[in-house]
Amino acid sequence: MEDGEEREWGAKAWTYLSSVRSLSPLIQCITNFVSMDLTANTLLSAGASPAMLHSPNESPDFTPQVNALYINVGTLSDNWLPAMELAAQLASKLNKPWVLDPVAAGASRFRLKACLDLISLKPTVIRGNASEIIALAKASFPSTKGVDSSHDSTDAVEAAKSLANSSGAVVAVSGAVDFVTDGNRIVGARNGVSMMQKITATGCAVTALIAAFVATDPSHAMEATASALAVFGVAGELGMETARGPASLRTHLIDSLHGLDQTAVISGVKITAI
Ligand SMILES: Nc1ncnc2c1ncn2[C@@H]1O[C@H](COP(=O)(O)OP(=O)(O)OP(=O)(O)O)[C@@H](O)[C@H]1O
Ligand SMILES: Cc1ncsc1CCO
Ligand SMILES: [Mg+2]
Repeated sequence: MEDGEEREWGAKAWTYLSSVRSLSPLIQCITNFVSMDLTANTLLSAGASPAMLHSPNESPDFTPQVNALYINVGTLSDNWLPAMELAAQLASKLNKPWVLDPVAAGASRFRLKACLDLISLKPTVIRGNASEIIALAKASFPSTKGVDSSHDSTDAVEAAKSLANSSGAVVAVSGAVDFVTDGNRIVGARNGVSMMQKITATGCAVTALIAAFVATDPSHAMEATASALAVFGVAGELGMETARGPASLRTHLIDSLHGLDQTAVISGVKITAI
């Protein structure tokens, strides 16, 4: 039974990746300085079209043209926050999917409030690590060590459900198992390798990939989100076969994502309902 369910999800994930490759959705990324390169390369290798445009002077012209918006607060500063809010407001008004990565949400009062204010602008998906999702669900400071998680993803499943219910967003928690919930259903993706935590911004990059998958099918954000997480994990597993450490895994992961074929996706994706 589980095998049949996994293969069904594998076929779904392949359909999403194929759509990203054929439609090449345009993704506006307002993201942190650390992640810009990996994020743009991840989107390109998956077949999407990244654009790192963040000025509030440009968003009124540019956001209406994009297929999805990605906002990441990783290196948040005072003047970037209004730019993020403006782009999120535009996306919401134009009914375009937008995805939030609440990096280090519980590390400062400024950051926590910024994330909660952005969440009030109705993201389609929120993807964080376990500590970030717990911080947001409790709206509590201080609750994280920094950008890395000090919790396992299983610790954050209830927090994810509660955040999904209060925000209306699909919520994803990454970790050894990536959990995705709409507040009602929960699925788990068991792909990836632990070495991915040793490459900075893999979380940021997979959130951008979620935006690309959701862009191809905005009305099924939960399915698109789980598929993006699993596909990125499969690329990590294949990349690890030839990597010698985090630096070469970063390269091999991008190569694997670019080269994924139908067999690798259908047989590699490990998504099941929880
Ligand atoms: N123990 C693990 N085993 C397998 N895959 C993992 C493990 N931990 C994380 N991953 C994968 O690594 C990627 C990044 O997840 P992680 O939870 O480290 O994000 P993050 O903390 O937000 O990262 P960053 O802030 O550096 O971008 C995801 O694709 C996730 O599935
Ligand atoms: C290390 C780091 N610091 C702020 S953002 C970022 C990238 C991983 O989230
Ligand atoms: Mg992160």
